[in-house]
Amino acid sequence: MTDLNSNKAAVLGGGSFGTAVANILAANGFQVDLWMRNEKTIEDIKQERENKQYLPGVKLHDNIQATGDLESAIKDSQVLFYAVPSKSFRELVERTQGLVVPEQMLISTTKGIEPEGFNLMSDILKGTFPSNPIGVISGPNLAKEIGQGQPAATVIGSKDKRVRDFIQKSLSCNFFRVYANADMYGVELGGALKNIYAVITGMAAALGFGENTKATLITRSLAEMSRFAVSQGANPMTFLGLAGVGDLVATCVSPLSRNYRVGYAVGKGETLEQAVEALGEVAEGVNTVRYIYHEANEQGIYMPLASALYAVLFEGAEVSQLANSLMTGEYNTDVEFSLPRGA
Ligand SMILES: NC(=O)C1=CN([C@@H]2O[C@H](COP(=O)(O)OP(=O)(O)OC[C@H]3O[C@@H](n4cnc5c(N)ncnc54)[C@H](O)[C@@H]3O)[C@@H](O)[C@H]2O)C=CC1
Ligand SMILES: O=C(CO)COP(=O)(O)O
Repeated sequence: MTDLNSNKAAVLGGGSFGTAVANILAANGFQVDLWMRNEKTIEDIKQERENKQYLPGVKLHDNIQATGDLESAIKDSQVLFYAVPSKSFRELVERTQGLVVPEQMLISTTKGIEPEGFNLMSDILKGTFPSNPIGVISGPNLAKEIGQGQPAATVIGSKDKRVRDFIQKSLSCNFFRVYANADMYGVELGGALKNIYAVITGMAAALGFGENTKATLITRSLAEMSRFAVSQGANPMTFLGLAGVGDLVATCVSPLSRNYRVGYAVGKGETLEQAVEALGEVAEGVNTVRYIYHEANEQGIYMPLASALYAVLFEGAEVSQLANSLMTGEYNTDVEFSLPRGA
């Protein structure tokens, strides 16, 4: 028998963000099963009460149990957070099939896209669990800062008010605030797309550009990502919020961002392979730009920055060409939702 009144929650994925989310839930009174596949990390967490590999220096709350038992982690949990990189997301969702019951809330924390079929993570959840309440969280949420208890906020994107209310209650605390949005797709696309532009701003920093350049890049990035998202059915207003501007700014200015770091390293002359290898964690933007580039070309969506990044990462173009793409594109309007392009 399943008992969903038990104040139990599961976080599936023991990386930096999953661990940070688990710590908040635990401090808010949930018994949290933090599921991960690596037995050694599980043992280390049990003994040291710290995820030394992914979130070093952050003491884990006593209410967290690290486990490799997926079935027991899911059983009786009111809510499941799927917190693995996008390339592993479907595999994990499929492993949870047969263990999840229809009342359990399923939340993605993942900021990426699945190439085949161009699915977002919520599409994968919906396709696999059509009866479950589903949501995504996204926002300026650098895991290390959250682990340290620095004030920050996120967005719960869900069409289901029960999910929005539940997550606002469960994840809010004195340093973390949760805002609600019903435009789940927009919230999710904001999180996935901004990674592309964090790679670009990392490159711009490596090239030594100043604040005017960075501000121009970030603002035109917002124009480009919202143009793409709106073409997919998202609400442009979502991009004014934390999952749009908020996350874009945090990721594009912070050396804590893995995407920014990859861009910086390539800007300093490393190959993409060297930069990714040295990182040792996921930088979703590297794959996201690949998928977006092809999708935008197919659909005829104008994305000069993403196209320039694609050329640098995969076609051998010089990093300096990024500046060209910013300066030599077609004449455009500033805010196209106020004055349409070409008007
Ligand atoms: N780290 C951050 O600051 C934030 C990350 N995110 C997003 O959360 C997602 C996860 O990122 P992080 O936790 O940062 O990643 P990470 O690189 O820190 O860790 C990834 C974790 O997933 C596990 N994993 C990978 N494939 C797996 C599989 N097939 N089965 C089980 N576990 C698997 C790894 O063992 C590792 O524990 C990404 O999409 C990222 O964009 C979202 C907000 C903030
Ligand atoms: O999404 C993030 C912050 O909101 C984390 O960014 P990175 O994946 O680039 O580290």
